[in-house]
Amino acid sequence: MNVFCFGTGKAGGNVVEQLLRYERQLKTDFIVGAAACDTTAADLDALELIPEDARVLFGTAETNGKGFEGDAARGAEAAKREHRQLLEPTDSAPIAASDAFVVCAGLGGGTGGPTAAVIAERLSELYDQPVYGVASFSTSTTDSRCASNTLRSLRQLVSATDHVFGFDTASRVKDEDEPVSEETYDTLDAELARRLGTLFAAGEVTTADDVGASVVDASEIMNTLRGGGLATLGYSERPLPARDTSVVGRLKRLVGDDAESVDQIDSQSRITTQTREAVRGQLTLPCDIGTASRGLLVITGRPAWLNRDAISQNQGWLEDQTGSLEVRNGDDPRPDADALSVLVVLGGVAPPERLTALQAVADGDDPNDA
Ligand SMILES: Nc1nc2c(ncn2[C@@H]2O[C@H](COP(=O)(O)OP(=O)(O)OP(=O)(O)O)[C@@H](O)[C@H]2O)c(=O)[nH]1
Repeated sequence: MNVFCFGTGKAGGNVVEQLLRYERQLKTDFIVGAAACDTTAADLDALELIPEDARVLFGTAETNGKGFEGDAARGAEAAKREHRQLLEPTDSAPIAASDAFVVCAGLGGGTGGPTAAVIAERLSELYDQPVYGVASFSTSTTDSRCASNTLRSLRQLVSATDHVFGFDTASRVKDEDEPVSEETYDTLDAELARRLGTLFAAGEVTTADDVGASVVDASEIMNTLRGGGLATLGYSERPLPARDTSVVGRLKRLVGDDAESVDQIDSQSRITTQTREAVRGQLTLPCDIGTASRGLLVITGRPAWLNRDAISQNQGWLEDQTGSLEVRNGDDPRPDADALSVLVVLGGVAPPERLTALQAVADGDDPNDA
């Protein structure tokens, strides 16, 4: 699925940078364009991969390029007032080649959340492609302004988009009240980018040999995300046995005999183990998966390991776990892959406990009272 990405605020810009990094690492091409919009000049300057002419500094009259420091009401005003400027990076971009827009933001601050909602609204008015949000919740769970910014921005983003991928960063840091280092943010954002990138890269078939028995295409992803709401992503990646590097093995590949012989029981059990690991391990948004209205299972790896029977069986298992009969599946064959990965997308999940807890903090309750 080809996407045009916006990153708003510092966190949003960082997520888009990590997505671009993942795209490079995978040697694939699913990002048709990337832009960043921020009110803090230094955060835009720190970006490395988003092109300079696609970085928009706005709100300068109020902030002098220093950001809104958590004041989301002023951030929203500036984004609404300067909405034309925010969309300028799309002017010269090949928007027709994009299947969807992706707008990424961290929600606790004054710029990212409100700006993402304004951009998403404008994109929906102007274009037919779906608009997906990526919402990274604040790592702080005790600051009431952060909590109310997160809740308000999330509500706005859900109503302005076709679906929002939630990322509960606080569930991944040891101490939610300790300041988070840039290194930790990079690790968290790279983890999110790997999951989103696996989803978007699926179906971006590059050679005829890559065509799987059931490749995931953009419409499968769109159908899974149809209806709006909040989505969570589960993921498991494990190395595959190395390919035959003997002279005979390499010779065979040189003459086009690329078939890898794989033990079917091994491939089956890997897919089953990793699907359970993806769902039972850390979801980007820990939640009750029984509330999901739709799901998608994507298996990526060398073609010989993509066992169709195992993929169908695990699709059935996911249907049982979610109670949804709308679980799709597909594979993404990558002849050079050295790992097998399983991505699970669960869409339309009920608001997770984290949001209830943030509501209590926003309302002024002491989270330690319970
Ligand atoms: N995932 C991620 N989260 C971040 C990062 N930096 C900050 N955050 C979190 O995201 C929330 C928003 O912070 P920023 O993105 O810096 O804020 P902003 O949207 O630029 O808004 P202002 O600085 O208030 O103008 C904060 O509550 C932090 O917890 C980052 O690099 N990655």
